[in-house]
Amino acid sequence: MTPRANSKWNLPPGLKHSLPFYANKPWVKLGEPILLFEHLHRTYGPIAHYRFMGTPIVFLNDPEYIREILINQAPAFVKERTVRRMKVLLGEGLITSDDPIHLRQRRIVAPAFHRQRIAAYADQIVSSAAAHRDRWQPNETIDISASMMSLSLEIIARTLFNTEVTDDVRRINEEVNTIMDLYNFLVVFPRLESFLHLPIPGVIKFRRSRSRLDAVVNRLIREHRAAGIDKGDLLSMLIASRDDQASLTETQQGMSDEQIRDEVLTIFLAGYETVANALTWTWYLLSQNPEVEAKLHAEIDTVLGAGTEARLPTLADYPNLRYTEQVFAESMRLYPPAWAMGRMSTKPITLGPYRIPPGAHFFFSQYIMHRTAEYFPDPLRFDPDRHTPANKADRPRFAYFPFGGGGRQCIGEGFAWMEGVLAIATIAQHWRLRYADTAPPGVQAKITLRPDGPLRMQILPR
Ligand code: HEM
Repeated sequence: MTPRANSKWNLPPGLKHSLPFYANKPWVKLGEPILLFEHLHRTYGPIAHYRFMGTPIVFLNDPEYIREILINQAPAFVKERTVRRMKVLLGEGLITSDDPIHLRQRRIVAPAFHRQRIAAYADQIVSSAAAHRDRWQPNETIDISASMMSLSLEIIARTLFNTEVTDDVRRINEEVNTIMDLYNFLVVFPRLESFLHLPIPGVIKFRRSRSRLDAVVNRLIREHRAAGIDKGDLLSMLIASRDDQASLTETQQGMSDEQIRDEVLTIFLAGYETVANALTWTWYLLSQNPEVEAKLHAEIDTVLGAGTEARLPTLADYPNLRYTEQVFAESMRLYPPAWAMGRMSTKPITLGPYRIPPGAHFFFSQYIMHRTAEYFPDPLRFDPDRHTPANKADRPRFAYFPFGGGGRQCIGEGFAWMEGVLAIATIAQHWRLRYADTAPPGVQAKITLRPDGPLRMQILPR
């Protein structure tokens, strides 16, 4: 459906013409959507709109409007088009599916992410982080972004499949990366599914990559099923999980292999690069803020002991690493790995005085909200004390939302906090990292917010 403006609708202020009309403006650049969102926010305030190919697109930077979309009026929305098109890779997994499929899947998958279950992964996180840090040499310069990717790949391999980074995991990683690189090309097809059999070079590459990926993941699922035991990993949990709210007439309510495949790939994609980027930006920000770094070291030394007395963190230390958690939170404020989210309306939507038609797209950006001075005074200052319980209570819920919110809130949030805090503590216990270049790193807003090239840091002993 292509909604048209008429008297029934009252769209927020915004661009008079369709977006391509502004193609030569400095705030319209292919691959740099943050520039456009910043322009809309600066020019029109907390709610603005523009049109692209006839579709109204609303950009919001107001915590109450975001609450309307993610919670109060959530049933009137589905995921926006570019996420829906990821179904070609992720099928009906948690990120891409809509209700009622999503609701059922969420119920089935949730136990795998319960607090007690993920607590079991603490030791694996620490031992992976310790192995990484122990490979570093004093004074060497490394690309911290590559190193954090390797660390979180190892952690997801161990927690999802109970395996080291084997050739299988490397293959999954390579094929997912190939497909994500093709993604910008693939999303331009309006009905992508009907093009997938055509002999177009990018599409052929996609098809080959996807079938190699499926072969590895399906084999891992078969092997896990055949073993018939709970290996303690997420995949075992997904295989064993049942929908306890299903009626007895429905089939035995576990997931089919296809559904498990979709969830495995979804968790792999959602849970690895996000954490790696959050950690990468944390090291950069610490290197720029020595007084925060000193406070972090003081907490780590108090909790884990210093010098020859120092020991590795365990799950029991996690609740005592409060400042470390605030550092991680503040890093995700300035560099939120999920930098924007979107929804599409399936019904007419009322937001304040505005009335917006079905089929409109709605975007909001953690990157922009988290840098809004109204909620974060002196927004570019790196200040972990913004995340003390008292300071958090002073802000609206959706002024800070690195993990989204409502029924689609990140299911891996608890996992991500634990991974971030324990990895920071393990590494900062030994090393101080110094930024090795002078120009600040550029930012690339892809699916996650990454540095736009290698981020070189020098490793100094503490
Ligand atoms: C710092 C790390 C992470 C960040 C910033 C992050 C962010 C997010 C956000 C913003 C969403 C909501 C998207 C939306 O509503 O459109 C989401 C959903 C999701 N995340 Fe995360 N995530 C992180 C780590 C993880 C981890 C470690 C896992 C799993 C191991 C994970 C699995 C998922 C899944 C499965 C969903 C879809 C949930 C649903 O719709 O029911 N994420 N994440």
